Amino acid sequence: MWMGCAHLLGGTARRVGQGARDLDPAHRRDGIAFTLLAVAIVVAAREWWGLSGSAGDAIHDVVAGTFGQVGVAVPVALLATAVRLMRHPELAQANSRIGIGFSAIGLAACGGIHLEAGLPAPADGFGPVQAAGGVIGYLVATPLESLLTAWVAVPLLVLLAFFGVLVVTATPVHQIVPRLRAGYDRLTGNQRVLDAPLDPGGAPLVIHAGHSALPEIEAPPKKKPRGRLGLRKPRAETAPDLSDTELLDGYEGDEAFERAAIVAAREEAEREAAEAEAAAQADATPTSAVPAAGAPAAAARRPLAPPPTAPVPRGEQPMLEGDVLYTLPSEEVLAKGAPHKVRSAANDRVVEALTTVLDQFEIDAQVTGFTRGPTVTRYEVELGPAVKVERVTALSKNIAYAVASADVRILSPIPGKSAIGIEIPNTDRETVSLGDVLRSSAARRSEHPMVIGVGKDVEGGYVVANLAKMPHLLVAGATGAGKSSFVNSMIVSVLMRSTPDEVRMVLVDPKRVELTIYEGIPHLITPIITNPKKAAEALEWVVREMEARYDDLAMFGFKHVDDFNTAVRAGKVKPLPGSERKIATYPYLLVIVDELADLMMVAPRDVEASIQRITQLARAAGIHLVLATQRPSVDVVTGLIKANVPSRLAFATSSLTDSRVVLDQPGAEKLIGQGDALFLPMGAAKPMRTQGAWVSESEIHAVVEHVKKQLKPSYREDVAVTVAKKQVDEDIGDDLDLLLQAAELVVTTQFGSTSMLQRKLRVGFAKAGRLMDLLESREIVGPSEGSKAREVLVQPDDLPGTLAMLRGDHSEPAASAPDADRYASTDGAMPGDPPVATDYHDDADDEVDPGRLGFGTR
Ligand SMILES: Nc1ncnc2c1ncn2[C@@H]1O[C@H](COP(=O)(O)OP(=O)(O)OP(=O)(O)O)[C@@H](O)[C@H]1O
Repeated sequence: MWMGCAHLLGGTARRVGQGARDLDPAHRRDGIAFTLLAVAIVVAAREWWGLSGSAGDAIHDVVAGTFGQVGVAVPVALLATAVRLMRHPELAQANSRIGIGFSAIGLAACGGIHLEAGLPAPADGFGPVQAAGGVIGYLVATPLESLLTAWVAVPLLVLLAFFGVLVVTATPVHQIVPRLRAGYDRLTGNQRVLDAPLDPGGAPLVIHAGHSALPEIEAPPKKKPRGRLGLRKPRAETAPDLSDTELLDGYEGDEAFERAAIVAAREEAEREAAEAEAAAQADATPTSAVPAAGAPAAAARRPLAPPPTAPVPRGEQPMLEGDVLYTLPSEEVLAKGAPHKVRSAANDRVVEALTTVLDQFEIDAQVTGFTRGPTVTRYEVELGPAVKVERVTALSKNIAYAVASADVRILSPIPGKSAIGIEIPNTDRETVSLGDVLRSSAARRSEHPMVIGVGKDVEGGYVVANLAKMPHLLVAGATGAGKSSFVNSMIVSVLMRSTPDEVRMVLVDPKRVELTIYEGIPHLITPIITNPKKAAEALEWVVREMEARYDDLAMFGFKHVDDFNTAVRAGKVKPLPGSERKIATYPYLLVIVDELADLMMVAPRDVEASIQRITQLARAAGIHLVLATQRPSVDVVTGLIKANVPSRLAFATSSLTDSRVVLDQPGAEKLIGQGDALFLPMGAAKPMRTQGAWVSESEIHAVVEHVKKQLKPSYREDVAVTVAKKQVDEDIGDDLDLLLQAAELVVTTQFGSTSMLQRKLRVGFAKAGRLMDLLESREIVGPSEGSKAREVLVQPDDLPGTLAMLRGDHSEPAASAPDADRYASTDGAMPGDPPVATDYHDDADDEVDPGRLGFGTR
């Protein structure tokens, strides 16, 4: 009977335990908080009010026996911990920091009281110990006193308590005075210390916020005119900071070392900033810029551009005026993932299965090791002498059978190794948390605001990418493969690392569901665009913005916005004589199209033309495109788009053909979905298998809330404005698309032949003749010269203007081609510029242009 009862009890307990494990983590945390609350009530009842039920003595023995007189404070500590857990469950690291701080204070208090009470020992009876510092007090104070005497023990305990206070308040020693001063200022209302939270992970940034019709991003001037709202810039040292203790908190080993390096680098930067400020004050040049307080060794803090002096004549430099302290979201907002496993029982089983297959087929090869990624593990097989690689690769179906998985991918060889790689999905796959990727050393190594967390590779290493270096990215994959999750990770990465004065975004979301969560973030330059027609227009706006930036850069003699921004921050860019213009830095512009197919359906030619124009030139202007699509077919991802978007990220595709469209090679059709991807950044020879980072909806909410509550977006009104109505001439009618292709063909090849049009455009003789007549009537080609090709009257440089004219686009034609050429061909900073695509290439070129220089092609 006893055994039966025990089984029943054990079974029930296990089921409850299992149920608790399945509980939502939020409920589990609340459960802990309520338990603490209950214990607080029980302890307070006995220790404060002497209400002793039958358990009263036992409770007193435990509490007072452990903490002595300090036991009176135990209910308060329990209550505070419970409240904190309920209010800030996500700040696990800060919570443990506070716990450590209070422990130090508690140890010091118990020790001090015990010392003061004459060090009663438990051997002399438990009563005096309970009335002093309890067992803890005894354990702390007695050895200290006997080894060092009370004269030394007391200062040591005071020091320990003081350290505890600093840890609890996340105050590094060098911040004590500034923090006290800030507190005093706040109490006396001396200064507007802005409502940015003293978030442990958040780092401060000073931004001038305000509402100018032509917004522009600004840096804190060191000799600044008063802000428009008459608010003062908070003094550098009063700004709450990502404290160094926070930075080092909870990290060990390499990570702690790296973080310590960040702290050291930050101190260095702060010193430099102070010196620069002193020097600048000496020469009192109002326009030269000084980085904001403690400018940024740490990724979180950013220098801003120089002071406003006059209204802005151009619209493309968003400015946030007035004094606002902008903090980046705390790193702790993004949860920690489960620790990475390097080996599991599932891996061992696969090794066994692979060895058995090799043995059964009598192949002299060994499984020599494996590297486990979050989704797949790559098993390495080394061949014996004179064994053909094909013998193993031919076994892919048997291997798939043996490991019971259809998604086996074989790499021969693994790049850089004399071994065959067999990638097999893990039956116990892990989720990669975006927080972990962004906290990794790979992400911290760069402060670039466009660095995003991509995920983890097959070896478990973190993968990050700089969108500015892509410079444009195509993301494709079948529905449910993880594309939208990637887009979320990308946007959240940008929000975590950059301020609205560093990166602005245009979000195009024709599906209307994926990106609505970001509506209203200050990084947006226009409300989220959901109408495909409007989206096509927005792309045209991006083209105009790019051209305006180009003109501006050219006017000031810079080839890249980065150079321009650096010069602006250094105060080296002065308005031209007579100009009232305020010079400010240009933010990067990130244009994300969540479903390219929807845009290509409404205005294929226009969208393609805009994308082509943007992708060819936008890199130097700091404009970067991310195009995502569920349908990577050739009518959506056209040759022209592909040729100009050099970086690719393929999630699982439904067919090999789709994989070829995205990556120019097979592989994506073998991916297993849910964020499993092949990443082919520009210049890489082979795609890298990556498990995409995951960010949960509640994390996105937290980040979005954090950025939204600090600043309102200041939208550029001209983005939404419909561009001048186009009027296609009547005689062109429905043939506009063909005519544009014909014009492009004839002008790029400089060969005015009707039969070529017939051939290349696959149209009949009559249609080709009509197109040629239309070209003649627009003075693109000369009159017919019998059997000879017609003379072409437009030079390739003038093609964009000519196409715009045919389209009836009466807005300014594209930046003059010579300008464009100058940037495309002479900018040393753009060595990897993608080839300018021409789908049409005629043999006639060979005669005109015999010299060729071929770079790597795919
Ligand atoms: N990186 C990831 N880690 C873990 N799970 C993921 C990841 N990416 C996607 N998933 C899982 O796959 C599901 C579908 O992902 P997602 O919505 O991103 O697909 P999608 O390709 O955007 O699909 P659609 O095109 O229909 O929007 C998610 O709900 C999630 O459960």
